[in-house]
Amino acid sequence: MKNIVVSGALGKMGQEVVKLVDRTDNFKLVGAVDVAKVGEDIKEVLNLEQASAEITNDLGETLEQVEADAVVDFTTPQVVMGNIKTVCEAGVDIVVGTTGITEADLNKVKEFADENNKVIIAPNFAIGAILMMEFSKKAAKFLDDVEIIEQHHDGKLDAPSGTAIKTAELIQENLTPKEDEREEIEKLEGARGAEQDGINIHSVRLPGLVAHQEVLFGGEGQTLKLRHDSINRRSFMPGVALAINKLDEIDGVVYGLDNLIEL
Ligand SMILES: NC(=O)c1ccc[n+]([C@@H]2O[C@H](COP(=O)([O-])OP(=O)(O)OC[C@H]3O[C@@H](n4cnc5c(N)ncnc54)[C@H](O)[C@@H]3O)[C@@H](O)[C@H]2O)c1
Ligand SMILES: O=C(O)C1=N[C@H](C(=O)O)CCC1
Repeated sequence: MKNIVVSGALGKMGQEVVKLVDRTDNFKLVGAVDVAKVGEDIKEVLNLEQASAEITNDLGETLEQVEADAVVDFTTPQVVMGNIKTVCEAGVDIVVGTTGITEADLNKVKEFADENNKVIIAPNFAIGAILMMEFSKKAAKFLDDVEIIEQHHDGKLDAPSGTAIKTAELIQENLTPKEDEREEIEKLEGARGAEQDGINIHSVRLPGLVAHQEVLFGGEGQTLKLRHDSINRRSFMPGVALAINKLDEIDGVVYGLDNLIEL
């Protein structure tokens, strides 16, 4: 049995994780942390089958009061680093889905996580998205021109998405760098998007969207489009469950679900 605390329990993702824990036999909810509805029972708030826990607003204090094996964090880019530190100091494992974690942040986590801490950080838990990233990495061996277009709901705080950044990092491993001698004129700043590892990323935010990404390769007389769509947030739950179950098998900090499955 894994005793789990959900951090950001009332958010769009947090609610799905609480429901996942509620319906999974070897998971037990022992804490629900958020900044709203403090003192209320998450069972009543989310109309759960079995799981019950008082909503609290201090992750550190909660970990002192309950016997937790793992924390699952889906909060905000502003608070996630503090949460990872708190959880590591409490000697509890953590699965992090919150995005906005930079390479510098990742290095900081590796510094403060000691040999007993187990940390899984994944910018995307949808298995289809992991495959889209892996296929993109493969395609980059053969096609050197590529741009990323990511589309998310209008509530998303960070841009570009964590998935787009991770995709660019993976593609870059196989890409043959090209000299671009053109002097491009950007008449409107940002028209060509942001750049990560020399790859342009375009971010779209609209109501009606959930999480979508296209990786567009171009070659002489041809294009290749690799697209993934999450049309609801349940799409992420098998990946979250997999990560929680894999905590026992890893050492230290793992970045990306691709490192937990055989591709
Ligand atoms: N890795 C993935 O597969 C994946 C999938 C979807 C979303 N995300 C990321 O997860 C994060 C959350 O997304 P969301 O759509 O659920 O956002 P959301 O805004 O719906 O939820 C965030 C929740 O965190 C709570 N919160 C804020 N500060 C807090 C604190 N100090 N302690 C505890 N809770 C706090 C908020 O009250 C809110 O309920 C974002 O960074 C998003 O990019 C990742
Ligand atoms: O809803 C979000 O926010 C999502 N963020 C992830 C990202 O930044 O890559 C991907 C899944 C949805």
